[in-house]
Amino acid sequence: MEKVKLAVIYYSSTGTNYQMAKWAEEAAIEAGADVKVVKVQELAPDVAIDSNPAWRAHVDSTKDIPTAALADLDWADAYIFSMPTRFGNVPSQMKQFLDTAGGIWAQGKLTNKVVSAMASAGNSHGGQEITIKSFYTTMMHWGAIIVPPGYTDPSTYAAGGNPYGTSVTVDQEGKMIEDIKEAVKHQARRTVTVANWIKKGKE
Ligand SMILES: Cc1cc2nc3c(=O)[nH]c(=O)nc-3n(C[C@H](O)[C@H](O)[C@H](O)COP(=O)(O)O)c2cc1C
Repeated sequence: MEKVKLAVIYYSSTGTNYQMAKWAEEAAIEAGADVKVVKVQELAPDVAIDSNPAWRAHVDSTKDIPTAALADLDWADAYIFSMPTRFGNVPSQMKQFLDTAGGIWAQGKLTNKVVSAMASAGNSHGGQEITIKSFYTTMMHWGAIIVPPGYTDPSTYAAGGNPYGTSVTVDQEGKMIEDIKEAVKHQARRTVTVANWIKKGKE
């Protein structure tokens, strides 16, 4: 059977979700997937980016990461999305990308994709869970097969116990507070495993 194709699609201003995307990539490759990591288009004006040196530094250091395109959604069997919360919700950059997908959605090209999502926030109860759940609403409209981590592995507990998707709290210095690396990797492996089952079942 052909390898599962996984697109890891993220938005990050200051690097947290980029790191989560890279851990997911590492685990998915180990699990045998063909993986692409892509970032959604930055929409904020330079004046906003320049107001935060960490944001500017991250934008500059990731300029060579390809920008997510609709072709990536079509190409992949499975997606892992990673995003920071914005006022308790999906960031506009990610939402804008989703909202460009109406055409391929109407053609049925987004049906039965295997999807899992991750998030970060600045406060321990700042909106991680609701951001992931809001994100999953769009995935239900796409007819996706949502694969949450649940409590399928002990790493979820060390990561703060979010069963909807791995999430993390970031302190004032931008450092991750919970130990989430293993939870991200478990979530990625689980996504690839379920995508393999679906792919085999379709053959
Ligand atoms: C406009 C804006 C809104 C934010 N809203 C929230 C929020 O509602 N709750 C929260 O805990 N953190 C909030 N944050 C903090 C971000 O979620 C945090 O900086 C982010 O998760 C770090 O991820 P990144 O390094 O990938 O950008 C907000 C940050 C910005 C810039």
